[in-house]
Amino acid sequence: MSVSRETEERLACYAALLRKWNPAINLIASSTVGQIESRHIADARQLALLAQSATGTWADLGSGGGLPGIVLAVLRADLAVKLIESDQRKAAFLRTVIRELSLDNAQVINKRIEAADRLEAAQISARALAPLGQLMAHVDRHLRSDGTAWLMKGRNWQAEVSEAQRDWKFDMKTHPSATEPDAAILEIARIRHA
Ligand SMILES: C[S@@+](CC[C@H](N)C(=O)[O-])C[C@H]1O[C@@H](n2cnc3c(N)ncnc32)[C@H](O)[C@@H]1O
Repeated sequence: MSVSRETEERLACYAALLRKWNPAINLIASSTVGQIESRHIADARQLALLAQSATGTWADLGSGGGLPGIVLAVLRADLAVKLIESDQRKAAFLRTVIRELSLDNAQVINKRIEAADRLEAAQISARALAPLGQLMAHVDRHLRSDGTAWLMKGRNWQAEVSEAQRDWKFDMKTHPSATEPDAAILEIARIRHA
């Protein structure tokens, strides 16, 4: 995805804020601070590329330091991005990023996913939040019936899918991760109880 110089500058500003705040509130594993651009931001950029047809509201569940939600909001000014994050200090960080980057299309919801008002989002993302079986209940609460969930999973994703299929039915396409061998992005729709 080719982006403007202004967009690259905003992503660089976001990376700088992650570096500045990480020692105090542990937004990303300290061992990966040297890989903010090559791993964390790149991970979110590949999602934006896959989800090019996204429109309307995008909810990022358990957004933490804003991955992938903040990057999506920077790359896609046309989307309304809702960042659900229960931790107050991380929510304060996200508000700071939104202010510093003038991200008019992003909003923080400082609540637990299971307590937040239903969002009826057209798209949902989640990265490093919970096993797929648990994620399904979160997604089911906030996704529109015709919406798509983009779930970023590690190398154990196949076992998670098998476990989730005991309780849930869903349509799924898988996309190999460009940043981590054996990891995958699961594109999931038509979620219903098994
Ligand atoms: C491991 S972090 C991942 C953060 C980010 N998505 C990333 O990839 O870097 C999980 C985040 O989800 C938040 N979280 C966990 N359970 C939650 C819940 N039920 N409701 C809202 N936030 C939750 C935690 O506070 C934490 O910031």
